[in-house]
Amino acid sequence: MKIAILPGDGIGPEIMAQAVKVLNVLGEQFDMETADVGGAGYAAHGHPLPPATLALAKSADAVLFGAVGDFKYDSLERSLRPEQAILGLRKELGLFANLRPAILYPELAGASTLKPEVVSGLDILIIRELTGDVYFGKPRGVRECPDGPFKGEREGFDTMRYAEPEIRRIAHVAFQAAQKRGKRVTSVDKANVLETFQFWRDIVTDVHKEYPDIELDHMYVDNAAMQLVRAPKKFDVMVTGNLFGDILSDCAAMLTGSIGMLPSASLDASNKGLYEPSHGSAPDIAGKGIANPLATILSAAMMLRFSFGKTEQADRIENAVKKVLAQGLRTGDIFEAGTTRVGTEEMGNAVVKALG
Ligand SMILES: NC(=O)C1=CN([C@@H]2O[C@H](COP(=O)(O)OP(=O)(O)OC[C@H]3O[C@@H](n4cnc5c(N)ncnc54)[C@H](O)[C@@H]3O)[C@@H](O)[C@H]2O)C=CC1
Ligand SMILES: CC(C)CC(=O)C(=O)O
Ligand SMILES: [Mg+2]
Repeated sequence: MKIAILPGDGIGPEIMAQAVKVLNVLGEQFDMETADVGGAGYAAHGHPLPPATLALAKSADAVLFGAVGDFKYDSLERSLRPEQAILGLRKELGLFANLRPAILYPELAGASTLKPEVVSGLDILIIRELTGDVYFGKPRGVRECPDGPFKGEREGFDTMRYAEPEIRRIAHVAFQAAQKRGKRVTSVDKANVLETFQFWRDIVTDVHKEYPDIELDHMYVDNAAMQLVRAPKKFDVMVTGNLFGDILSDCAAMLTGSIGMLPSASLDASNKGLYEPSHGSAPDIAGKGIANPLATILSAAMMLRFSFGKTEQADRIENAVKKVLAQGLRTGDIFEAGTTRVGTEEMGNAVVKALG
């Protein structure tokens, strides 16, 4: 079980240290190797995704990723910016299916931005297509505006596109995930405006014919954002494109109390995966020792479940997280009156202790 450990930037190394600590006490034989990525990769090797880091990620059975992003590199040309590392890894490893479970732990009902009765028992799965859409479409850039009222002025442009096989495979992932859960899929699109997403809707509808046991509905993304904060428990599995999924999953994170609670798995066709918290490098709190490490620790649990089939160990970690929350331990992002505020390291140590 070779794991590439890529801590990255900002709070990345702080939260990763806690997840590694948890993995180290499980009693399993993990072969963990650490490498620079993102701003750390650029600083040490002149590239956000150094060749040695990419080679390690490819040779490993799974990748555990922290976060990348550092504002001091914002003026670099796009290909050298830290964020290119995670986009590059997703593309190079073929990680097209991003699973982001938004689960509310009962102890955090008060930390959710919604009323307890609206979120209690929340358990939804957002499936975000991860290697297509406007994040990867070409052409893109800045050019002279070819027509319209701003003809001749500069314009920025990107290309939104999805190939049929890309939609088919993510639709299959969603329907198969729903078969193991509540048997409902909501496909989120903007078919009323965008050609790409009318096509998306047509293809998802076609794939659905193979899954008569699953209920499918379609929803425009603006309404989906509203329904997520109005009545989130109406959703079971939500499947959508890269851009909409990025935004909706951050939104769903707050239903669970904090973005620091949302883990993720990014999988290829054979369930080889990269596991990372859904949040970024949080430069505003980096170095302060206050970041919530639970999304990363829960991502490690997803890794054990999906990449290594270690269901019992994954359950052990998830139960340990439940236990520390029941003990009242909270990092600042989920703190409320009557609970005990702890730092990143204390939270990691508490999870280790709670493993039993
Ligand atoms: N997969 C990745 O590596 C991602 C990288 N980014 C990058 O991260 C950098 C910062 O981006 P932002 O838009 O600020 O998003 P962010 O997710 O890093 O932070 C948003 C807010 O949430 C808080 N937060 C995030 N994670 C937290 C945690 N574990 N515990 C407590 N609070 C937490 C931050 O303090 C901040 O106030 C940028 O360079 C961005 O491009 C953003 C998202 C994902
Ligand atoms: C660099 C970004 C595309 C990362 C992000 O926001 C995400 O994966 O949620
Ligand atoms: Mg995001």
